Amino acid sequence: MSSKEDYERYFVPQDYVKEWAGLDMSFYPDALHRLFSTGVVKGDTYLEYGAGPVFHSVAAVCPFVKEITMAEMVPQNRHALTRWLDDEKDVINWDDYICRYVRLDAKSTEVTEASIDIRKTLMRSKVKNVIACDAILPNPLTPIEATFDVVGTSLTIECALGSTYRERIKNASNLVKSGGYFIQFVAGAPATEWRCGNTFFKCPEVQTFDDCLVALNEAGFNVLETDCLKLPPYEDYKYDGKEMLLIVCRKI
Ligand SMILES: C[S@@+](CC[C@H](N)C(=O)[O-])C[C@H]1O[C@@H](n2cnc3c(N)ncnc32)[C@H](O)[C@@H]1O
Repeated sequence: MSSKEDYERYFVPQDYVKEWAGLDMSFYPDALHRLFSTGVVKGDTYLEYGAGPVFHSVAAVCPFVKEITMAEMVPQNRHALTRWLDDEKDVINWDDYICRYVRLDAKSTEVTEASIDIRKTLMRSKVKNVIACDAILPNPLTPIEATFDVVGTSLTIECALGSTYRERIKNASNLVKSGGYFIQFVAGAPATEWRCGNTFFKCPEVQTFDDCLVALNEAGFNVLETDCLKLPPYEDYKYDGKEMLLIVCRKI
């Protein structure tokens, strides 16, 4: 399973969030929050590229940028995103993450319901667009032409089937303004598959840290910093990787 059709048919947003977007997976949004709040990364426009049905990165970055675009291939994920933005009933709940970043920004352990509501309003006002994307296209946002000051992407480029990892990194580079930033959280070797509900999705190509660095270099990025999340073996066998990598780059 890894084609566009497989994702459209078998990717269930609620299952994914339950299994993969709890606070125990805060490494990527925490990194975004640290990078923006310390000024390592800055910009007015932010793209969450391959957002899935997930809002943790938006909760983290929204105070630091003017406009956010969320791009996602799968229609049911875009639907979950727009339903949350429209404040509809029975949507996926992001309060734990919102609380986490409100607390960090306020430098206080006290978080009131009012401050959570203020953050939700901010998130909703900063997200200007939820659009489709396909990582195998030279312009992944086709037919929209756009570049961004900062592009963040988590566990997406390595999941796409249909071209090489290096080509997909070049495609992603086309979305970043010259002098802009690219922050990638990526499944490292030897990951080959991960589970969502009862379905196993493949990572079509396994890449080591060095493979990632070569691809980023070739695509015109300077690497600013890297980090690594070591994972325990999952007893329920939901993922066969041992680590996830964070790579922060600036486009030349
Ligand atoms: C593991 S989920 C990651 C979701 C989210 N970014 C996160 O970190 O939780 C994999 C994502 O890859 C996306 N994906 C798979 N093939 C793709 C492709 N060809 N182009 C763009 N996105 C793709 C799926 O739609 C899905 O959102």
